[in-house]
Amino acid sequence: MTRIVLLPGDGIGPEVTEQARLCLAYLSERRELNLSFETHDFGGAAIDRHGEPLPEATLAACRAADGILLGAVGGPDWDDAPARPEAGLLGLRAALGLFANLRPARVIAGLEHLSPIRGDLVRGADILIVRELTGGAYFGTKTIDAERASDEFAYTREEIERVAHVAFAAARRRANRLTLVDKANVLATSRLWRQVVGEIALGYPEVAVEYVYVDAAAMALITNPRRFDVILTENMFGDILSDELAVIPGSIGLLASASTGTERAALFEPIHGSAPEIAGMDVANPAGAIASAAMLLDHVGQSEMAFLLRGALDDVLSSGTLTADLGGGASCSEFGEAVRTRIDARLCRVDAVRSLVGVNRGMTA
Ligand SMILES: NC(=O)C1=CN([C@@H]2O[C@H](COP(=O)(O)OP(=O)(O)OC[C@H]3O[C@@H](n4cnc5c(N)ncnc54)[C@H](O)[C@@H]3O)[C@@H](O)[C@H]2O)C=CC1
Ligand SMILES: CC(C)CC(=O)C(=O)O
Ligand SMILES: [Mg+2]
Repeated sequence: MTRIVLLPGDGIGPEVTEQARLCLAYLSERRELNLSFETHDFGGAAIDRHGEPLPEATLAACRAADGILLGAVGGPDWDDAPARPEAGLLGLRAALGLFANLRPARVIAGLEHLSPIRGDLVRGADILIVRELTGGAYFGTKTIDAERASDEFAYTREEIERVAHVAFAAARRRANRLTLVDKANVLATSRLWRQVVGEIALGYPEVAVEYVYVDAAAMALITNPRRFDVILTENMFGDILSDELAVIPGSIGLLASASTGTERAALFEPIHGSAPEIAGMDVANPAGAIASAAMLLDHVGQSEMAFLLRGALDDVLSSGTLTADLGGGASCSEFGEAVRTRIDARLCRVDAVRSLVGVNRGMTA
């Protein structure tokens, strides 16, 4: 039994997570994957029910899970809560030691027009941001009074080393190019990042490394996206750049992520937030959540099913079934249903090929 914990959270989180769950459940049923699902309160929904965004029972379930599928947290309902929903998300990432956050984006051939950027610029773009997820300004000591506020922005060598190895290993599986994005002309932390990454690069001689300041990288990402393969960067820069990354394929609703780290549990979530202004309307794009479910399948050793799910997702997008963020008229649930129809078609094709191969084997035996 593969134990999957669902944390739908707030806003559009429950809607997109449900479509991803239905895809996983459909695959599980058709191919006897033996996936089990349990849902837990998290974020604003957990504040409402338990008075805190990350209840102990939720954390315990996550620790015991093979994979966690999260929607999104936050929204105006909790702006004045003593502990914001977002604190639960950071708390979960820290508690599970999820220091590496992988955010891929790829432009599907023939779908360049979905990007607001010129088609000739985005054609063939395929980028992975590896974002450090448990350090930097989001986790540093904070102070605030009426006159002054501060957020400590610190990194240790060990924090940089472990995520750098993840990024170099990913580059090795991809196009062997890694860009460290930093602000080493003004930040001490960035200078340490450059030093440590330069040392680690010696162990990956096949990977070409370049260093780009974050301001220049923000421009190059949308003016020359093919320049990049793997982007390695610290927490806040990675957060900001990955929303920008979503513009390349066309919408933040498309992007998935996987967070892994020191413990067994790994977390999968679309990169977007809770989009409260469209919550409950069945119009959100569930593609990022479904693609996150595919990353979860990879994590639990179901790579063939992950490949099939990604293929089904690409089929639906290529067929012109699009949600409103991409200029289409499909609802969130219609899009999810279309993905399941394509899963079915792909499974039938696999079965047909297998039985043909079986027949041919029988004939030659
Ligand atoms: N991982 C998480 O749980 C995250 C939570 N948040 C929280 O979410 C709330 C809203 O934050 P925003 O800054 O507005 O970011 P957001 O990502 O929720 O929304 C930004 C824009 O993208 C659109 N959008 C986002 N996801 C979409 C989808 N799947 N389909 C179609 N359109 C989509 C929204 O409608 C909005 O126009 C805040 O409380 C924020 O703290 C923000 C980012 C990540
Ligand atoms: C609470 C935020 C750090 C969440 C976010 O924007 C993200 O992880 O992308
Ligand atoms: Mg973000």
